[in-house]
Formats: sequence, structure tokens, C-alpha cells
Amino acid sequence: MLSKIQPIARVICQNITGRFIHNPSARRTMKSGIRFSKTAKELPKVVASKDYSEPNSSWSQEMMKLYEQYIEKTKDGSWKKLPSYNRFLVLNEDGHFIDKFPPSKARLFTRNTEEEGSMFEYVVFANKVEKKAVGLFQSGDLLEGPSGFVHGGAIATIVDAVSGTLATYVAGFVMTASLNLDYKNPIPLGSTVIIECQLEKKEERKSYVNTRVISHDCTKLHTESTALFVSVNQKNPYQG
Ligand SMILES: CCCCCCCC(=O)SCCNC(=O)CCNC(=O)[C@H](O)C(C)(C)COP(=O)(O)OP(=O)(O)OC[C@H]1O[C@@H](n2cnc3c(N)ncnc32)[C@H](O)[C@@H]1OP(=O)(O)O
Repeated sequence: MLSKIQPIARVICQNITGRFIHNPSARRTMKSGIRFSKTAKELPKVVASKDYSEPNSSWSQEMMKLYEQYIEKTKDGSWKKLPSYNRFLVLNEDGHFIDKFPPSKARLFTRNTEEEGSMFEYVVFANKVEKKAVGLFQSGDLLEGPSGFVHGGAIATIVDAVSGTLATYVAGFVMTASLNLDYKNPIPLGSTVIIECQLEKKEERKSYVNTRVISHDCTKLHTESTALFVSVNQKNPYQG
């Protein structure tokens, strides 16, 4: 099983570390909308067509204000905004990036619609030295659980996505082995919340991440979580 996962691991890490950089000479566009560099010499310069964590017109004032605060923090290099695409690419044995997962309709669960603002609007910032990540999350109408509030499964999904992003950022490709949530206060549908993740400890392949979901004004605790992520590829060439 591990050998099948390893190529995926290399790609996910490139996503998380933001190594997919713009390549003006990229020429081919695949169905997935991801452009490929033409020659091996140009690799690994690949660019996905859209970073879904860029602001769009659905973002609320609260979301934009927090976004700008964290963008400010990236200016001294301590924090980094991580890009977010709707699929992962695989680096094949010839050193070329390919979209290896037919059918092409497959999409990352949290990035599976083009309708802005309807589901998961989020952006993740990470601080490698402090082993922290912050997700800014605005919930869309299609994530309703109890009337007027976000579905618990959607909260679990976004917590898994943000805490898993931190684990991947510090440890390479991981799988969620366990995710425990305490729902303290419901999240009003459409509101913006802050998802604060801290790597608690790392023991060989195991990364433990603690998470708090708080309101955008930091006055209310919505959810607490602990998670264990297990690395499935320890020889990751892209980790510095
Ligand atoms: C963009 C990035 C964001 C990503 C966020 C989203 C991620 C996901 O949604 S992943 C999908 C959901 N997760 C899954 O489907 C995972 C299914 N489970 C598995 O594949 C495997 O059980 C897996 C990979 C977790 C571990 O299997 P394997 O590699 O064989 O390791 P294994 O030897 O069993 O365990 C390694 C260590 O972790 C521990 N461990 C594994 N599972 C658990 C668990 N549930 N609870 C506690 N400890 C555990 C083991 O005890 C062991 O510890 P030690 O090294 O001290 O003996």
C-alpha cells in the first residue's frame, strides 16, 4: 500500500509547500485545467489553474479583515499563505506531472464547486517555526445542519483539512488516523471563524495536532479537536 501512496505524497507536499510556481513557458493545458511544463528540464515548474484560497466576491468583511491581517504577517516571512487547488498531481517515473486520477470529475472534497461562497471558503496560513496553522473559514449555505447553523460533519471536514494541512506542512504526506471533536457552541451559517492549529508533538511517524475553532472576534469557542496524523512516506524529497 505504501508504494502506491508515495507518488501522491510527493505531490501533496509540493502543494502544501507552495512549490507549484508560475511557469510562463508552460504550454499544455489538460482537461483538469492544470498546465504542464513541456520538458523535463523545466520541471518541477507546474501551475494549477486556480488557487481557491484567494479572496473572492463572496468573502465577508470579517473574512477579508482577517485575511489582510494574516497577509501582513507573511511579509516578514514568518507566516506563509498556502495555496489550495482542487486536485493533486502526481510526479511519474519520467519526472513529469500527470493527472493520474480518472475520472476527471474527481475533486478535492473541500474544493468541489465553482460556485463561490456556497460551501467551504477558506484559506490556510502556516508558521513552520512555531508549528502552527491558522485557517480562516467562511461557511456557505450548502453546509447547513440544524437550521441556521453549520453541519457537524462540515465542521469536522474543515478541521481535518486545516489540521491535516499543518501536519503535512511539518511532516510530509500524512493520513488522518484519528480525529476527535468537542462541539462547544454552534457556528452560525455564513459566519467567519478562525481555526487555530498547533502541532502538540511529533513522535516518529505520528503527528498530534490540537485545534480550536473560535469566532472571528475571538469571543466564542465553537469547537475543540485533537487529531493524530500518521506519515505514510518518510523519505520526502521536498521537505527542507
Ligand atoms: C491537504 C492535506 C489535508 C489532508 C486532510 C484530510 C486527510 C484525510 O482525510 S485522510 C482520509 C481519512 N483517513 C484514512 O482513510 C486513514 C485510514 N487508515 C490508514 O490508512 C492506516 O490505518 C494509517 C495510514 C493511518 C496507519 O497505518 P500504517 O501506516 O500501517 O501504520 P500503523 O503501523 O498501523 O500505525 C503507525 C503508528 O500510529 C498508531 N496509530 C495508527 N492509527 C491509530 C489510531 N487510530 N489511534 C491511535 N494510534 C494510531 C499506531 O499505534 C502506530 O504507533 P507506533 O508507531 O507507536 O506503534
